[in-house]
Amino acid sequence: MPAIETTGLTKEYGDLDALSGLSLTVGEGELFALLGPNGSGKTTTIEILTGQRTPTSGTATVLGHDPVAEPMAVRRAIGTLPEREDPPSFLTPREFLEFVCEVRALSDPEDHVERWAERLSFVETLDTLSTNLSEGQRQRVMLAAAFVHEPELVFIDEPLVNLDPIMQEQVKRHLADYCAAGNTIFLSTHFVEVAQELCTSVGIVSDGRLVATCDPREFDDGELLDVFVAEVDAEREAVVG
Ligand SMILES: Nc1ncnc2c1ncn2[C@@H]1O[C@H](COP(=O)(O)OP(=O)(O)OP(=O)(O)O)[C@@H](O)[C@H]1O
Repeated sequence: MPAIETTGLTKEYGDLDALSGLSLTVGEGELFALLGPNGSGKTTTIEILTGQRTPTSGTATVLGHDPVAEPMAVRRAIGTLPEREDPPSFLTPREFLEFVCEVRALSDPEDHVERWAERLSFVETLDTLSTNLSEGQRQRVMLAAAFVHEPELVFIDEPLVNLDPIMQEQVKRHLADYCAAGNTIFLSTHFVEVAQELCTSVGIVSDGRLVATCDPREFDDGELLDVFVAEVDAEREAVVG
């Protein structure tokens, strides 16, 4: 069974078609990137798959659950890191992550928090009020919150945006190791080099349609960018023409 399967997903926001019949399959153990330009429907797709938003039509299955009919089952089974989300400013990372552990019904929250703070290099800021953390430091805490219960599927919207190059490398390694252990990651990005370097499978989305899928490991450096630009241009010409 694939980790994720969608068929003909559409989403209308008033007159705007954010998704126009998106069908995709993500196999277990894949590090999958939904790669698309700004406004192509990546966040909308993640919000539907994580049970936060209802599609206008079409179907989806996430770890065997329907995110429309069983949103709680999906949210319990997965981890998710939305774009631009911070820990509460008035809590420390330790307090926030212990709270997340409680929501996830984990025993020994202190151990989980210490382990993830070590893995993502924020032990020294565990007891700093989040309002006093930098953007990149807050993002590491949010990454820990998405992974702390070690779910078999994690969604991440733009995973590397606020991280410095050293931290980016560390997070890339973490994501690759997490999938190598048999888990699945679905990330969205408009950075072609992230998809090319990191992922085992890429879906290119343009104007709410999946226009190509590929294994980026089959491409030389820079080739995925050429494919991306060609596919997005072709789709836009088809819509205009
Ligand atoms: N809540 C909303 N109400 C109305 N329109 C929306 C809403 N959310 C998204 N949209 C519109 O739907 C389209 C797709 O947006 P979405 O955020 O899914 O794209 P995206 O690929 O994630 O973009 P980005 O890379 O810029 O984050 C855009 O035109 C956006 O303006």
